[in-house]
Amino acid sequence: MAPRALMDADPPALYAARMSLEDLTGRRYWRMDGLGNEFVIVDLRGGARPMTADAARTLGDRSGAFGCDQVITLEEGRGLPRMGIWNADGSEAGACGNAARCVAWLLMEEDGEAATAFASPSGVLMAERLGPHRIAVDMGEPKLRWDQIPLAEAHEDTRYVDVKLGPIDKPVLWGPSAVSMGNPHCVFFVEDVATQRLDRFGPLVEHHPLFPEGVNVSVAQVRSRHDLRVRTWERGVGLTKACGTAACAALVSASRRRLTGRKANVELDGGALGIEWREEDGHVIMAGAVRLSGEGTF
Ligand SMILES: N[C@H](CCC[C@H](N)C(=O)O)C(=O)O
Repeated sequence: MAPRALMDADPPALYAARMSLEDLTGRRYWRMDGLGNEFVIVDLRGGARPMTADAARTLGDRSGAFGCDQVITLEEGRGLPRMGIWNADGSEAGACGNAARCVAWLLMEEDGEAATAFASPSGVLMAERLGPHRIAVDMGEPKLRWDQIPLAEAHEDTRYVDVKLGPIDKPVLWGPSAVSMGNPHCVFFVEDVATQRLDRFGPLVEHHPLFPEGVNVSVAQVRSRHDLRVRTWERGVGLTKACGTAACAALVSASRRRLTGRKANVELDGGALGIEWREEDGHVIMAGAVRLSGEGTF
């Protein structure tokens, strides 16, 4: 439809102007992962139509030609490149730690710099290169108030929120911590993550009424004051091999409960991240690997 005609069109025709997969023809993409958390990164810089939930769902579909945990878009922002985050179910997310490292790596590969900055739904992220495939990203400050996570009702102490799993009179898990890293997280502290049926209770908590925007659900095992083991059921995806913002949320939650210090190695199914909740500015710094497994043009 010619632009002029589009301008005169009524609203439905304007909606039709949004992204469809055909619009991706000729666009560059990269297949990357952060510790097995898999992404398709689509280059929409240079005047492409914005991504849509349908296009993201199709691209993310594991039965299709691509298949990934999140579709990540690289767009032109105001002065900085901008990263968009779409879960495999087509829902948009406010933060994605593993993908932030991958986007930072791509931008630094492009301009040959050892540091970069880019916009994301939760603000501007600064990143630096620690090695050929190792990146550190400043994920900003965690949000700790109940209305920032958000929770559906007031909780003065978000270190322990009112979620119980199992029989009413004998819950098996209860009182997770809640944190936002730009996306909502709840973290249950357990003796052994390997014995937890996260595949069973993850979706129950993800859609629990206490979390009006849904929530990413993690179990965390404190192995020492500077060593955590974390597994995550991701909102909009399900079990993933790694979740960067969950690693941040788990360290912040463990530190708030005095179970660890402010810096720890966080081991996920797909590998380990170094997480520090910096004393001087309250920012969370996440360091870890990135991997490029393919690239091409749609
Ligand atoms: N599923 C998350 C987004 C991706 C987070 C994860 N892949 C990461 O590395 O932080 C959400 O809906 O908030």
